[in-house]
Amino acid sequence: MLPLCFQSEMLGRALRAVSTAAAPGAAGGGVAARRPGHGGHGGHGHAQQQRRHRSSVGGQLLPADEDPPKILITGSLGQLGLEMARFLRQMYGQENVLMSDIIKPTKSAAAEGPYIFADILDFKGLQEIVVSHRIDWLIHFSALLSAVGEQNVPLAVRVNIEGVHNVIELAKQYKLRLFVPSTIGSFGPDSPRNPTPNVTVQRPRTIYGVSKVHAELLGEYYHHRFGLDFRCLRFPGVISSDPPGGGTTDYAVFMFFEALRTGKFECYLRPDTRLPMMHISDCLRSLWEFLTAPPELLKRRVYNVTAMSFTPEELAEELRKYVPNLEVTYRPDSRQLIADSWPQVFDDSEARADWGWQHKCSLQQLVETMVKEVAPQVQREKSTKAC
Ligand SMILES: NC(=O)C1=CN([C@@H]2O[C@H](COP(=O)(O)OP(=O)(O)OC[C@H]3O[C@@H](n4cnc5c(N)ncnc54)[C@H](O)[C@@H]3O)[C@@H](O)[C@H]2O)C=CC1
Ligand SMILES: CC(=O)[C@H](N)C(=O)O
Repeated sequence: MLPLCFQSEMLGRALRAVSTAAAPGAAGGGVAARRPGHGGHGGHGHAQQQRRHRSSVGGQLLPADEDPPKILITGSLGQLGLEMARFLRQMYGQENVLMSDIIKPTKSAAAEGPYIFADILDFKGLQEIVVSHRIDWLIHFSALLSAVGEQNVPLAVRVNIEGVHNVIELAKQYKLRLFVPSTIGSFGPDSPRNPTPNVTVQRPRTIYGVSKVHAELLGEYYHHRFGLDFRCLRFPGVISSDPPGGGTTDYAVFMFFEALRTGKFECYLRPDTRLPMMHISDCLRSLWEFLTAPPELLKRRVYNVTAMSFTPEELAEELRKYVPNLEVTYRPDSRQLIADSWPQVFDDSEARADWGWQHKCSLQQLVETMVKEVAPQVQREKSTKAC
């Protein structure tokens, strides 16, 4: 679940969206919901659009006469997908956000709104979904992350590379707006690590990174060659109280659970391994603000975004404010090699300058929020065991 402060912020935004859209003559922002790829800002000058965009801190609201977009999320039962669906359902309505994955949803996830089986490797199946559900926007989350990708390279090639071929071709055929996340993992040991700028050398050493560079380049190519409305953010490690899917940055989630369960945590990275990170609330908001940003503001189709950088040692120190006796030991494994090739500090100044990206959650707030969310989960586990 998202923190309460964030839920009420989203609710407030959704209500503002409704009231702006309902106001007679309201100057709603231009989500080209039914015609992705079109700006939807006819008659307004660039500077005026920019001012309006900035004053709404990114995300654009729907004008009264536009239907909400129909959105398909692939791989939506992973760490980011269900929270993204909740976020977008608050904005655009439960029925307009279709979750999909190849795994069976829990009863509670299925109860939250429409869910459908979709294998990213089945192009015809995807075509059928897009046509029958009249999809406008596609958010493509299916992937094998950095650590699990190294455990099964052939599968990672299929899901991360063939899967991207399928969604890009699908988006071209049906003129969908397409969001594909990339990652700090798209950089490698030859890239500058502190800071890592938006455009620099990218020679990643994991199949995950290679597949993400491939997605970035293919998406940019389809944008320039065919006008595809391709949008891609490179995320840092995302921290939430949902289980992560097998990445290198996952330690930062595990530390909260183990600290609150046992007061002890064995970390698979060295104490001084600095990596860029962000709370899921910032991740979801960046995605939405970028997805709805007027195309005129986008000088490129792939942007770095981040909120902070920290080491395991620094995270543990902050967490000791809540778990004073927390003991962290360090036993680096193969994930250390991956982390050592990734950015330490991510330069997202281009996203901040072009479409107004601003993070809100600091390390202190992230730790406070995570403790508030994880503590009741751990408490429930303990009482279930006691029964
Ligand atoms: N979580 C993070 O820290 C970051 C995530 N990202 C990107 O965001 C996206 C979502 O990440 P997470 O939710 O963390 O990943 P996750 O590993 O938690 O979820 C991925 C989902 O893809 C699904 N999937 C696997 N094979 C599939 C197939 N053949 N067809 C359809 N779905 C399939 C899985 O069942 C799973 O639910 C990924 O593309 C990832 O690269 C980028 C940077 C950071
Ligand atoms: C940063 C990512 O892309 C992901 N969390 C991973 O560690 O693989």
